[in-house]
Order: sequence, then structure tokens, then C-alpha cells
Amino acid sequence: MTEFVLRTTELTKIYKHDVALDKVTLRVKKGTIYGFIGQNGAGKSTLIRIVNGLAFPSSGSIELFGETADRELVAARKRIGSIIESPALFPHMTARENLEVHRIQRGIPGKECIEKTLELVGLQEAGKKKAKNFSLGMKQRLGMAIALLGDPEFLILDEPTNGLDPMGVMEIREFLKRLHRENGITILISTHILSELHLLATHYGIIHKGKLLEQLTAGELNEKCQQYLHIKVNDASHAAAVLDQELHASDFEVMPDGTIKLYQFVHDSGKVSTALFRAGLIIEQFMPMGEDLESYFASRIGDERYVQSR
Ligand SMILES: Nc1ncnc2c1ncn2[C@@H]1O[C@H](COP(=O)(O)OP(=O)(O)OP(=O)(O)O)[C@@H](O)[C@H]1O
Repeated sequence: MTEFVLRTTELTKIYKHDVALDKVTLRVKKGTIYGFIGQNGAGKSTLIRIVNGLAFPSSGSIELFGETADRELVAARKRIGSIIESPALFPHMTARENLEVHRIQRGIPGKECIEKTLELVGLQEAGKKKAKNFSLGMKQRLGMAIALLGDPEFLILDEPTNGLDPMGVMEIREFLKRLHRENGITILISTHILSELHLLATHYGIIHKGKLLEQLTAGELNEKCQQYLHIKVNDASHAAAVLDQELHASDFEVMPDGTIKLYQFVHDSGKVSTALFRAGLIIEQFMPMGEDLESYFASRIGDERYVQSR
């Protein structure tokens, strides 16, 4: 069985005036949550549309569940559930009725899947309420329910938290985590807001102006965004001795300019300042530093506005 749910090779899409995708080679491993990050117009929706068979590439290829031939791709797409832009809902129908229409349209046998899916997204109590009267969060959950009908192995969500308030964003995040944990589903989620993916994605792909700039795991990203205490004192070697002997710190660096980067005690910095002070050192600078995910993303795509305010 193939290790990858989705692979694209040098995928390119050229519109009349725009190169929407420029030789994108992307890998989504089975069982991962892939955060697909890029600003508006970066090319995320174009890639998702091609994967779903809603647009055709100008060149390059895609592989879904190990299949590359056109005929096999049609069958492979049945194993995908997607929400692209706003979910297609019938406003005058209840959640249950909406699901029933989609079930019939997609030829999914057996009505049992409707209750199961409503329960999965927490809409079993929505009762007679019509979709037009749903909150945005409920609409998004109903959209997810539609995507989840037929037990897809791969869920693709294009900006699923668009317009949601922080509570709604958190709700969706918790729901997706549970779905991933309990059902082992592979998820690709596109967004231009990196913080929404924090604590959710296991892998990241950064796309900018149609080019895939980087793919990395959550662990690699965290390492790049490592937090540390920036310390400047009147005597760096004395301070290093204090860190070593008093605090038994093992992870710090004395920089050529005499400042110290201490990668431990970031959330317990009082201990450090007290030890330095007691040793008679004069503390000139003392602050937590490091990139957060948002500024790392900004620095990768060269967005000066974010980089300078870091
Ligand atoms: N049907 C189309 N015809 C012409 N140009 C298009 C078409 N669809 C997308 N584009 C262009 O391709 C580029 C990538 O657009 P795309 O919608 O894929 O970006 P995105 O990352 O999904 O952004 P957003 O978050 O705004 O949807 C943009 O420059 C866009 O204007």
C-alpha cells in the first residue's frame, strides 16, 4: 500500500495572465494533517481544484492513492471528501435533509450514514432548524458533514475557518483533531492564517506566488521557531558559569557579541534573573525571544511588513 495519499510532480497551471502554480511538487503522507499555507492568490485553491478534478493542469502530474491514470484518478477521487470555498448548502432544508440530498446525488447506499455523520459533527440536535438559520460555525460543520459522507480517507478543506470567530476556529480545530485521532483520516487544510494550524498540523507546505517554497514537519517548524531568553550582562563568562553551576543549564550559547541565548527556563525566567542578580552581575538586557509561526511564515515569503515588526 502506498505511503502517500497525494503526490504532485512539477504541477503547473497557467491562466491567461497568471502562473497560478509553478512546478509544484508536493507530498501528503497517509495519516498526516497537512497545513497548506499561502497568502490570498498564492495558488492553494487552484491546486485543490486540480486534485478534485475541477480544473486541469497545464503540465505536471498528480498521483492519488498511488494512481496516476485518468480513469483510476476518477475512482480515487471518490475516496476524498472536500469543502472548496463555501460549502454547498440548501438553505431551506434541515441538516438531515441537506445530507440526504447529497447522499442520493453521490449514490452513497444506506441512510444510516446520515445519523452517524450528524453525530460526528455534533449536529444531531439541530432538529427542524433550517440551514439558513444556522450560525456560521454550524454551517461549516454541516459542510464538513457533507464532505464526510461516505467515509472518505482523505479530507480536503479550503479555508474552513474563513469568517469564523476565535471560538468557532477552536471548535473546528478540536473537531479535526478528534477526527484525525479516532478515524485516522488524512487531512489537507489550506489557510492564509498560520496560527489556525498551530497545534493541529503535523506537516506544513508553504506556497507563495504559485511556488512551493518549503515542506516541513511540525517538529522541524517548532525547532526553527525555538524560543529562548536573550541575556546581556556586564560579564558573559561569569554569567555562563552561573547558568552552568547554579542552574545546571545545558542548552545555551554565548554569542560573539557577548549576549547569551538560553534555550531553557523560557517560562521560568525569574529563576535565571534571580541567580544572575545574586551573583552580582549587572543585567542590561533580559527578554524572551524567538520567531512565532506567523513571523517565520512571513520571513519565508519575504513579507517585510511582518519581518520588521517582529
Ligand atoms: N479561473 C481563473 N482564471 C484566471 N485566473 C485565475 C483563475 N483562478 C485563479 N486564478 C489566478 O491564479 C492565482 C492563484 O489563485 P488561487 O485562487 O489558487 O489562490 P489561493 O491561494 O487559493 O487564494 P485565495 O485564498 O484568495 O483563494 C491568482 O493570481 C488568481 O487570480
